[in-house]
Amino acid sequence: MAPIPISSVKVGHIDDVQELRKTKPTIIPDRFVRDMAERPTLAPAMPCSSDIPTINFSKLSKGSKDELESEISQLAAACEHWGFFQVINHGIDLSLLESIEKVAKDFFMLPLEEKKKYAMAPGTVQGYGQAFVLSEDQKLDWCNMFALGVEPNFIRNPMLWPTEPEKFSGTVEVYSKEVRKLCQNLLKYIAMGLGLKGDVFEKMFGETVQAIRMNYYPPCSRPDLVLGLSPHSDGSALTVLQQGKDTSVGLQILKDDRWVPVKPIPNALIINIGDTTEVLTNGKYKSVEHRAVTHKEKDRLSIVTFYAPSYEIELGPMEELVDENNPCKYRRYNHGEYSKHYVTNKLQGKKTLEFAKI
Ligand SMILES: COC(=O)C(/C=C/C1=C(C)CCCC1(C)C)=C/O[C@H]1C=C(C)C(=O)O1
Ligand SMILES: O=C(O)CCC(=O)C(=O)O
Ligand SMILES: [Fe+2]
Repeated sequence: MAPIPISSVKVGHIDDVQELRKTKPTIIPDRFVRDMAERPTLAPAMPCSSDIPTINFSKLSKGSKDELESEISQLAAACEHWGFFQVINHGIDLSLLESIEKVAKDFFMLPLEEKKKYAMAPGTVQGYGQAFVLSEDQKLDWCNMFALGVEPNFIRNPMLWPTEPEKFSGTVEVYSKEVRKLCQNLLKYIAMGLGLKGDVFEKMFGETVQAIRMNYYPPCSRPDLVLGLSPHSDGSALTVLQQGKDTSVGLQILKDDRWVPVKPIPNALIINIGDTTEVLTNGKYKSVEHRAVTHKEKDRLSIVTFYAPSYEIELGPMEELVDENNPCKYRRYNHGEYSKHYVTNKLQGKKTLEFAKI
């Protein structure tokens, strides 16, 4: 997927938020201050009541027949009513979750000059910086990102894989393989929950695309004025999100027109349905808008994997999910075209998905 020409993207000066934070500004630069309507409602101090569903992966992978059936229906309900769920007992070594968190944190703590060696070029989404900034007047997120294309090999830019921290690249490789297996398995159970053959997505997706993005949100003296990450839905089929162990609550999802904070479960992984699954299921499973907010004193780290079909495939709603009561809501398109459309537009709720709507 060719990036859009760098010369045509004028993004203006983008402050690095970690460097900004070092100066402890009492006045937040205007480019980070959101318009009134966009300003966040911050997570209440008390735990929230409406938590997203929890799926016990071990009941899917090694449960009895009854456990498997019951967990598949819970998974189906989570996909249909929430689009977000937390997976416990996912089978990925906790030491690997710790290692990826450590290398990610160590990377963000490197001096700016070192991180700039891997700078994200304007109009592209890989490397260190702020993605999805496409104009000089666009508001900025209170976040530093580091993103890498992982699979297939041709989406990789080897120049962007850091040599420091020493274990960074090796850990990303091992972690990505494990997360990939989890995505493949979850898609199998999602297919079964839809009454389809378990291998339907695997067969359809071809050479799948996988990318990793690390988001670091430093504390912000005015969390009421800024957003850590703009509201968006993910373009992927599935997204896997790991939150740093001791990091503050920050992820919010839009549920029934209200922003609901996601309370992390230690060692769980958060999964969300992406735009691609919304299209394939003809809207039965929707990609849900989400955003990140910041905290006055605490920083936050998230490690996000996007798992998607090959750029080569053409997709649209699966025929089993279209009938006279559920007329076809999306057109057929090439997934590479959608990826290009996704990464060349700013994050703006579910606007990107209009590309596919009939
Ligand atoms: C919020 O979403 C993203 O940052 C994102 C970016 C993904 C990518 C990279 C970081 C590197 C190269 C490829 C890719 C575009 C996957 C979301 O990815 C979604 C969007 C589409 C479309 C998709 O396939 O994954
Ligand atoms: O940091 C978070 O919790 C949200 C990250 C996210 O939504 C993304 O990277 O797409
Ligand atoms: Fe996201």
